[in-house]
Amino acid sequence: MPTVRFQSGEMVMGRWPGSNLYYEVKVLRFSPKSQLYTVIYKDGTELELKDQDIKSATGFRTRSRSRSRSRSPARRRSRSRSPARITRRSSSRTAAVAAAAAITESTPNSRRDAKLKDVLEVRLKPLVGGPAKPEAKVEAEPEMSQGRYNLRRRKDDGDAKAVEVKQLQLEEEEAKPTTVPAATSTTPLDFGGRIGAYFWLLFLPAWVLFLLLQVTLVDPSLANFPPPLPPLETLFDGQALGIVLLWTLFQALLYILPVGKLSEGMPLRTGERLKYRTNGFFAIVVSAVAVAAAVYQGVDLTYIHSNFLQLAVASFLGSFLLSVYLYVRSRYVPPDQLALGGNSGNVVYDFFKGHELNPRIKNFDLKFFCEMRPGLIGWCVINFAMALAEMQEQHLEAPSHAMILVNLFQLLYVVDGLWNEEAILTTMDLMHDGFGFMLAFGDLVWVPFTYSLQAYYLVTHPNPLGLPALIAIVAIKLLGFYIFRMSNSQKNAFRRNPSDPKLAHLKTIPTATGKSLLVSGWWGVVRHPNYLGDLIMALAWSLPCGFSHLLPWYYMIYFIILLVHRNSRDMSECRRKYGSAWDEYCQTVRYRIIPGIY
Ligand SMILES: NC(=O)C1=CN([C@@H]2O[C@H](COP(=O)(O)OP(=O)(O)OC[C@H]3O[C@@H](n4cnc5c(N)ncnc54)[C@H](OP(=O)(O)O)[C@@H]3O)[C@@H](O)[C@H]2O)C=CC1
Ligand SMILES: CC(C)=CCC[C@@H](C)[C@H]1CC=C2C3=C(CC[C@@]21C)[C@@]1(C)CC[C@H](O)C(C)(C)[C@@H]1CC3
Repeated sequence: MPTVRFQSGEMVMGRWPGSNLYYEVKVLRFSPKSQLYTVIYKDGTELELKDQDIKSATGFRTRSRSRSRSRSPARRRSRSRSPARITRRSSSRTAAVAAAAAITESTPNSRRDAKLKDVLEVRLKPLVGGPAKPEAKVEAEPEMSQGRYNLRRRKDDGDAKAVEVKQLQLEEEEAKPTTVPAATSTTPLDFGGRIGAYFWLLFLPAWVLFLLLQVTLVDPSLANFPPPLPPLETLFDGQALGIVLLWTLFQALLYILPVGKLSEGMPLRTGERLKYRTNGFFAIVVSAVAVAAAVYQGVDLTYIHSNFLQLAVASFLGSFLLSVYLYVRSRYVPPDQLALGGNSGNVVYDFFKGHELNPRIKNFDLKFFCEMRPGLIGWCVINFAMALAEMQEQHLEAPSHAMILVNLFQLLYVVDGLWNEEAILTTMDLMHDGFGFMLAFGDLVWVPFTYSLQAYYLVTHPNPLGLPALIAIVAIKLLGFYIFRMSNSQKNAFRRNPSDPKLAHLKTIPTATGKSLLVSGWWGVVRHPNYLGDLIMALAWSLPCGFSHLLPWYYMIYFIILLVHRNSRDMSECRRKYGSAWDEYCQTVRYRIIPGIY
């Protein structure tokens, strides 16, 4: 068993991929399974390095400024090439090799050629769910190992953050194992940190309760705070709990049926790719048939409307128990199966944020299942039940136009998500986030019971729509859907096969992780075109409910907050992963979600 020479938090010298240059890096962690150290460079790039590519800082001697200046390779700036230059995509060369080569091309002459020329093996694997890259074997050009080196990009590369790198000389002495600093979490905490986690844990369920109590009122308003609380014992109902359990089991059964494609997820830190049964479309079709058969058999679906609160409470209990299970099991899994966040050491924060990346019971992926099945399909069933309840309440022979629009729009959203289920495997939740209370509650309670509020609202708040309004709302929905689908599919196709001939016209930025960033097409318009499309669709979901109350606009308001926060979370994550390449992308694509505005 090899010894772990370097500890988390230790400052060491890490070899830059494809060169003999050593830079000061901080050790983030060591994976016993892959035997790789995750280190962070000063420009924010994180890489996994082998033990032999790391030297103890004591193995280096810093040359004095006066001695090294005259020979400083940093002065030969015309030669240095940023790994983050925008390129047209080349199918023959991997981005990883291109990025590495870009750096090694910088210094063709060296006095120590013979001594230092070697074959360098560096695993250019993304830290969090990047594409599978075989070990990139880069023949390193001889490199100056003394003098002043700089990873600063050329002037023409814009004003991204410059990175000063120490002038260093490698001493041919064996690095000694160093003392062990306490292993601490290096990932910044989201959601207001530990205090924030307490707050969200209490606030989110309370907010759902607030919304569900409001929507039953004739005049729902924020001014009705606190809303009239029903007696606590009426909130829990055994039958509602049974229905929620049966529904979840039914969806689980459909999920495990050997029907549909087995799709591969993005590569994990270990290089492994998990398989997912992507039969979501099949699941919603069977569910629709089952619900239709139940209605035909006389099952009264308006039960959902009249017992909405009880069903939500039952789902909350389920999501809470699931989160407890997830937290407990996350304490026993190997470190390389954990997400980067959620390891604060604080029980409440870790419980809330989630720690294990892909909790599975055999092949049953809990995160994927919860995100795509019971809540999402349940949301459509709830909407349908609201349409029936509206007909009953308002003595209609058919649902109102507004109700039909809300039902169809949201059904299209869900069906599209399930039809393109594979695309979820390249989203933030699946690739980066641990599975804990936030997602479990979000998937099983928040989505079905708050995303259906527009339909619920329309049951008792009719809003007749004229033809022009109908046409305008449909046009808005279609525009949003087009942007949403096209941009999500473009990114998904690119992440799955960067050499896809259909994407050959797009410009990309290579990054040191081996992945590239799209910088033209949809992803060249704004940094999150998919969020823009989603927001336009959200507008179309609220418009049918009119402007009499704020409640049906709640989704739109919440969604703006969610996506702005998600965008900033994603930006810091990408900055961490891609370093200066990300800055380059942000320089080129200036707006985050709305072109020219934000
Ligand atoms: N209805 C709802 O409640 C919600 C809906 N959504 C929707 O879900 C979808 C997925 O959203 P989400 O997971 O947040 O984010 P994205 O699908 O946008 O994924 C972000 C990731 O995409 C990759 N990426 C970013 N920029 C580029 C680029 N220029 N070129 C190539 N890859 C890039 C990065 O991952 P990497 O480089 O590692 O591949 C980044 O981490 C969206 O359409 C969103 O609107 C999201 C949240 C809630
Ligand atoms: C306030 C709170 C508890 C937030 C948790 C966030 C979750 C509700 C959302 C995080 C990402 C989501 C996605 C969808 C639903 C909402 C959650 C779970 C999604 C499945 C909806 C359907 C889309 O087509 C989608 C597949 C793109 C989407 C993926 C992200």
